[in-house]
Amino acid sequence: MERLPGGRRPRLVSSLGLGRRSWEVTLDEERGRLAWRDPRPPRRAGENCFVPISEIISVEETELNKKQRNIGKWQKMTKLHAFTVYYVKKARNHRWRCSDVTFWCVDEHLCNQWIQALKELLEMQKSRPKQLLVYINPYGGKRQGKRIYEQKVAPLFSLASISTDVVITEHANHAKDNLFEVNIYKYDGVVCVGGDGMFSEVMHGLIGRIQKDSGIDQNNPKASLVQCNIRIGIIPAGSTDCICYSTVGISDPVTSALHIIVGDCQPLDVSSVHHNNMFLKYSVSLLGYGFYGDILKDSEKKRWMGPMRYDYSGFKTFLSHHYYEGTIAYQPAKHTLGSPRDKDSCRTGCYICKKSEQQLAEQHKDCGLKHEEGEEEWKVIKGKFLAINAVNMSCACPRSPKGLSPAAHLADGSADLILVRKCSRFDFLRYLVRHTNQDDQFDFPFVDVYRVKSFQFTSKLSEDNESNVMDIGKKRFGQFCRDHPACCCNIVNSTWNCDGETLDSSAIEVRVHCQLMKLFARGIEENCKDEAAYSQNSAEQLL
Ligand SMILES: CCCCCCCCCCCCC/C=C/[C@@H](O)[C@H](CO)NC(=O)CCCCCCCCCCCCCCC
Ligand SMILES: Nc1ncnc2c1ncn2[C@@H]1O[C@H](COP(=O)(O)OP(=O)(O)OP(=O)(O)O)[C@@H](O)[C@H]1O
Ligand SMILES: [Ca+2]
Repeated sequence: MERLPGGRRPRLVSSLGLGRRSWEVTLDEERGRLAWRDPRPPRRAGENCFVPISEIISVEETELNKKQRNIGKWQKMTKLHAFTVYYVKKARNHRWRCSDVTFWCVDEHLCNQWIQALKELLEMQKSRPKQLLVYINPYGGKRQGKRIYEQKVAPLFSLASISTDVVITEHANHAKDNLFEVNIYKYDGVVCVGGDGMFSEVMHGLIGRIQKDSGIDQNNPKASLVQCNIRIGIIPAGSTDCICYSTVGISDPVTSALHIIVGDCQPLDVSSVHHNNMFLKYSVSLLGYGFYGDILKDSEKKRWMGPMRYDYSGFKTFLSHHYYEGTIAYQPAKHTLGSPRDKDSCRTGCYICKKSEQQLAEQHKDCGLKHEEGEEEWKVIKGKFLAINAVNMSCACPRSPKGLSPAAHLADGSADLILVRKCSRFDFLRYLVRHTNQDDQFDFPFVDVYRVKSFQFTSKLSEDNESNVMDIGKKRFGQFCRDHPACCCNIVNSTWNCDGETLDSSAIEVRVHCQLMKLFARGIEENCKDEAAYSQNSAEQLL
């Protein structure tokens, strides 16, 4: 299509067959959509349908089959030419499906003109990936990764003309190590088929590789890390799939594949975790000490149980009711407009994330002139905690649809630090139940929440060890409190759960890096059924 005078984008309007009827079909570049309507008056509701061009998957010339050829008088008179448009159809609960519509006409030239125009527009969608590197963990979740990819995802990638290099992992860290060896720069993205652990591997491989290639030392906790612009796509096939659920709104392989195909982009905050100037791990979802750390540690021995291991270990850990003593120091996230007690959540195109990014960029510019980040105020809290949870995102997942911090933002450069102090088993259960319902999880006297940009934790045990006060009683009585053998106070440390992986140190230093990486996702869309989806559904009812 050629440009119109005045720089206006052109429209292609034709009368094309759809089913047994003739429709007015418009390719409107100005409004970025393909629309079709029944031109016969009086108009019945739902007869205007459109698909945003950004949500068209592909277009193909089509041979009308026998069933489709039953389109009235035309079939007897002449040869028909047809093309099929494959597009994203939005269903309930953020689920996406691939739908299609076939238009026909008698004029071969007109049919080709339409195919050509649509293909040109798809070619102009520059954010769409053409070449992807795919890692499949065949043992994640219910061990369905390979089947899910082959049956549900690969056919969609091939429909969208995406070429792939597929690696089926043979051992843990295979994907991570591989990302340090391959030419990552020839790919438009990396896809991981598996759970949060698999995502974590790919993220470590990509971020680590970029820092290495840029000469950044990951062991320096104050280093300004280089942003990773190679997007990661997650095809959920794990046990929790929290990162996928929190960034797409559903854990569904087809939906995720379609977000990859249309080239969505969602920036994501990443926390770096250090111990004594030594890099340990990155985290994007939950960094949990106490309850979630203990569940993870126990559940690792029960991997053979599959996703059920978390319920088993969760129940056991709940009954053990251990709490841990320690000190937390944190720097409040003053740059962001939001608060963890907000009623509104992070949604597609989030204003708070955009504003926070700008604020941080300005602060960094001024940094040299004013004060270093490290000099900003630190707040210190000492106490006995059942759980310390730091989340970079809501951590919503099928078990907890609102997540551990429903108002946390995906890309605001902050994490929500949730401190659950020692309380009764009954109160802790009330808190856990609120992970699963609409009630306010922070509305308890024993729960505090802060929005932070960095924090440090030291357990009482390591503080004591550091000050060289060796309590022989602790050794003799093993893991139980010497003074109160039945009090659930645990003298050994808990373990940090870092996105589903255990950390070896309990004393850690954490810093949030605003939008360090990007996903093939768009955040969670507002729940209203939008116009496009409505029209598409009604179009299908008419056919
Ligand atoms: C009474 C019902 C309470 C139900 C509470 C359900 C809470 C579910 C919260 C899930 C939060 C997930 C946060 C994401 C963490 C991921 O980075 C990580 C890697 O995949 N997953 C886990 O660590 C895996 C963590 C899995 C945690 C499962 C916890 C299950 C707890 C069960 C407690 C039972 C108490 C029953 C008392 C009668
Ligand atoms: N071929 C393999 N054999 C054994 N382990 C693997 C293999 N490939 C990857 N892994 C490891 O398996 C771990 C768990 O995988 P994954 O995250 O896919 O599933 P999951 O643990 O069931 O799900 P979730 O992390 O959502 O709870 C990852 O940390 C990854 O390092
Ligand atoms: Ca965040």
